[in-house]
Amino acid sequence: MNFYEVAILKSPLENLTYQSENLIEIGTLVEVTLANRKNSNQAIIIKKVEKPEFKCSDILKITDFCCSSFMLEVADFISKYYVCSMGQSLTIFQFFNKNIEYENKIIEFKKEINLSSFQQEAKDFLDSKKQALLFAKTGAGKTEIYIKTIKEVITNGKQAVFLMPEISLTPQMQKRLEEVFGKTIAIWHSKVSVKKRREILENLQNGEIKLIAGARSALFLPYKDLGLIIVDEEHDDSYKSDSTPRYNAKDLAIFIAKKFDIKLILGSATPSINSFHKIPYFELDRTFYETKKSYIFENTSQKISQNTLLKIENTIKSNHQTIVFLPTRANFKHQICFDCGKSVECPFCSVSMSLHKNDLALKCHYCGFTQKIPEFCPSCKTGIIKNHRVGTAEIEELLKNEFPKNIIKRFDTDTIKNERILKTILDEFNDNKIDVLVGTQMLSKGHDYHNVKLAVILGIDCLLNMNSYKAREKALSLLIQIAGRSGRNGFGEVVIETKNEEFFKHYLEEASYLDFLKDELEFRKDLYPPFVKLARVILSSTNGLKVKEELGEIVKYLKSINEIEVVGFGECAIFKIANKYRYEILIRSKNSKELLRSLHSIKSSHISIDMDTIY
Ligand SMILES: Nc1ncnc2c1ncn2[C@@H]1O[C@H](COP(=O)(O)OP(=O)(O)OP(=O)(O)O)[C@@H](O)[C@H]1O
Ligand SMILES: [Zn+2]
Repeated sequence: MNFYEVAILKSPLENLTYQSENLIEIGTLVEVTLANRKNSNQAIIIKKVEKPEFKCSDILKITDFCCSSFMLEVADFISKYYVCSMGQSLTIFQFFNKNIEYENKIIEFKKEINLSSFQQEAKDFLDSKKQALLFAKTGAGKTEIYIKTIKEVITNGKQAVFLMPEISLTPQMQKRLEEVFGKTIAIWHSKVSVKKRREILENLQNGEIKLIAGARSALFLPYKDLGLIIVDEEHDDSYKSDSTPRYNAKDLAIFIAKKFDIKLILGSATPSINSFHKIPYFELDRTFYETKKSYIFENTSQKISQNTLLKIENTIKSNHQTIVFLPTRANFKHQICFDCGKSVECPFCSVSMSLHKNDLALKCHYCGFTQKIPEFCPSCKTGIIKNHRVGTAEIEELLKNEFPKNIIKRFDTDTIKNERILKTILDEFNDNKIDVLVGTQMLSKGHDYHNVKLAVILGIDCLLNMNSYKAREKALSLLIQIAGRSGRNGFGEVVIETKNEEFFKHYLEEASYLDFLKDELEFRKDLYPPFVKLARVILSSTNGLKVKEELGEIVKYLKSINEIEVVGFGECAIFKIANKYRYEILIRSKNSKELLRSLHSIKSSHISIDMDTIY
């Protein structure tokens, strides 16, 4: 008899030991049943072990699927760093089918890429480094540089993966990639049908597909010989998973690239502070086409100012297109002063506080400090602090009333329900059949439409005033990304409705994003990432009293550990979800080993860990 330690997929359980008459290869996908359960579970063979003291159950079935040693190593890292079971981390992978043979086919490319001398200079830098950051202005032509690099990697017989943060980007990118790579490229994300996925997995394994472009899950496919990972718009928070394991695909890409000696390119016009801090960068500060951009600041208390409406009207008259941006429907409300646009800051953490559930108190979710909503704004002493939120639907309606003869459409997660709708609306926009597109974050990144001459940015103050140490980074980078959609070829205008003109104007016109990154690094020293590690422990249970008690115990335990600091704890911003009461503890440490050790030592079935939390 042989004995194996197996990881149960989708389960938080530690690895368990099972037996089998057969010799089974490490990494093989098998089926087992858990004690007292009827249905079988999928599991992965982790290692062969000695006969244990206790009695083992049989492995029921040995399948033709398996994971590679590469996958096992990455999964092991995920379970240690993001604090979850091996079964949970293996669940994010698509496994190899042992019956499919890989054949290295010669690929013919359909199109030549000619880089400008500036782009070539950037590429030379990327070529000289195994891992590098392409810090390239919007419209600089990152995509062409990526494509040229991918071609070389594929020519050398290897595969490449190209990660994008937003599936709304995929149709246009798919077109651009297919022009060069034909049928050897496939798109991978959650909205791709099951049937299509099966086909892609098969063709990836038999060598027909050389390039996968898609969302973060594309990192976990059965690559035979990965030679290049590209993470486009690397600053984007959607690379962080919001369910267990709460990995960040960008950080994992860095880990994988270093560990397995794979080429990595991170790209962004607004790189994250973290990547900027740790990866060598090249700044490409020139757009491919001649462009000129002007910024107009509007300080208004209306939903949209008269001047802005006039700008839109003029843009329509000149046969050009407008995009109007609003931040995603926030999941907590923002409190700002209606006169000066400032929010109420926590006296201890220099971040804005958010509204607490009973609507009367403001709370800092870093340290838990709570206060009544002040009657007058603490900054200007006269303004009133109010809830501020307008949605895309409201603005769409307002614009339809204002411009009844023109075509106004909405572009957010409510309207873009599937890939077909996504494609239709982007095609219409590309064919000039839409005059104004009103959207959320989905609209901000990567889209390349040359007829857009006006970008209108509303509600950016909500982001700037978010209860997060990343608020400034998020607001400024988003603004630059949206501004980057206007005037990609020729002249473009950007209207920013804000009460914080000084901040935005400084970094847009007088200084640069590079200056911002340097300033921000200074601000974060000793307090926030990348100088400390920040983790969130989330407790949730239907038994509210019990989980609150547990919270107290865990906080006490964590506070007793020397090298870590409990920054704050309390109810989550959204306290109750699906009948579960939720609490969180925020901890930080300069010593990541110690932080991880303490996180692993908390034993509770109610917790999930959010390492490197983005909140
Ligand atoms: N070498 C090139 N040859 C032909 N066209 C190019 C070249 N480089 C860039 N372009 C064109 O310039 C425009 C901008 O390029 P691209 O979309 O790659 O910019 P980007 O750097 O990805 O911008 P963003 O950060 O805004 O997404 C596109 O229309 C692209 O086709
Ligand atoms: Zn605080």
